[in-house]
Amino acid sequence: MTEPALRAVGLSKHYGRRRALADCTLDIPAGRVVGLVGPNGAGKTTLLQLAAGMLRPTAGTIEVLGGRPGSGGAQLARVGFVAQDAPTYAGLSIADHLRFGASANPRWDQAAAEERIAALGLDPSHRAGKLSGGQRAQLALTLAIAKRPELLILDEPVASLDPLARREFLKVLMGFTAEHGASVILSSHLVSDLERVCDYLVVLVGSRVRVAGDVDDLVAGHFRLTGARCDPADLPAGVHVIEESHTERQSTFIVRAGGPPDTFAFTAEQLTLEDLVLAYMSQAASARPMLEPAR
Ligand SMILES: Nc1ncnc2c1ncn2[C@@H]1O[C@H](COP(=O)(O)OP(=O)(O)OP(=O)(O)O)[C@@H](O)[C@H]1O
Repeated sequence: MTEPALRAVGLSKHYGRRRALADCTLDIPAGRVVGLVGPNGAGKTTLLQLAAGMLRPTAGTIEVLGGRPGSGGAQLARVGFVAQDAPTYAGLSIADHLRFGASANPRWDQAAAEERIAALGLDPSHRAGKLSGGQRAQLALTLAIAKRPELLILDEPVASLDPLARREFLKVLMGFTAEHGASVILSSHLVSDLERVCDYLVVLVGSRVRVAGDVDDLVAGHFRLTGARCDPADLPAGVHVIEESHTERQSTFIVRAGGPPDTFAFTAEQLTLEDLVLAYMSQAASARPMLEPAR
């Protein structure tokens, strides 16, 4: 049986008295492109750094590809991580970075790395400290992909890329997963990008996982119900309200349900992924009780 890409049970992380992640339970299957989304300060970087073995949990457990994050060379070789600020060595050239990557990684793909640097129009003799922020991000992403990891963890990888570079990079990422059967977990605020490349989504708000699951299942299981003004208690059984809004005469509910709610009192529409994410974010803002993560 394939190990999950990431399994967390009751995972929490505190920085001193500040809670960054609370009681997070997740089971992310391998071979997927997973989008991690949530507002600023939600805990995304904390979760990704725990998965990369750069932080230790305060409570609970986390496993990545069946192993403890950061536990030895073999585990580290299986996981590629690009931090939010795309760290590189300012004094070293691009070619030096590639040489270093080759010496440190058993499955290093030098040809793919050189090809990508050329495709980006970067001069290998150029020092990393002289690159723009976006070029530095491209270098860090190239190094992570050339490592040929089984799981690639990317913290806001496209934030500093221009729209064309972003599209090109997401294409490279999809090619990488299709070709090597690798898993990818990436965080982003750009839900439209995630919608294009991700087949699994985790929404993290206020340190907690609000919802997680297959993108297709999530989209198929959420609806916007519109009808005459009423109370959530008037909705059919089996419907969980995520968000509600009311005018004098009309009520609109974003709900989670097993299928289109069986009622003549409302019109039901399916949501886009972006609507769904925004609904969970506003649910958290209004402190509605949390749903169990979808399986
Ligand atoms: N080193 C640290 N020391 C203290 N608090 C921290 C530290 N790193 C993060 N935090 C706090 O933990 C919480 C979660 O931060 P985190 O960086 O994981 O969020 P995020 O979802 O990645 O945010 P963003 O989208 O802004 O990057 C925030 O309240 C943040 O202030």
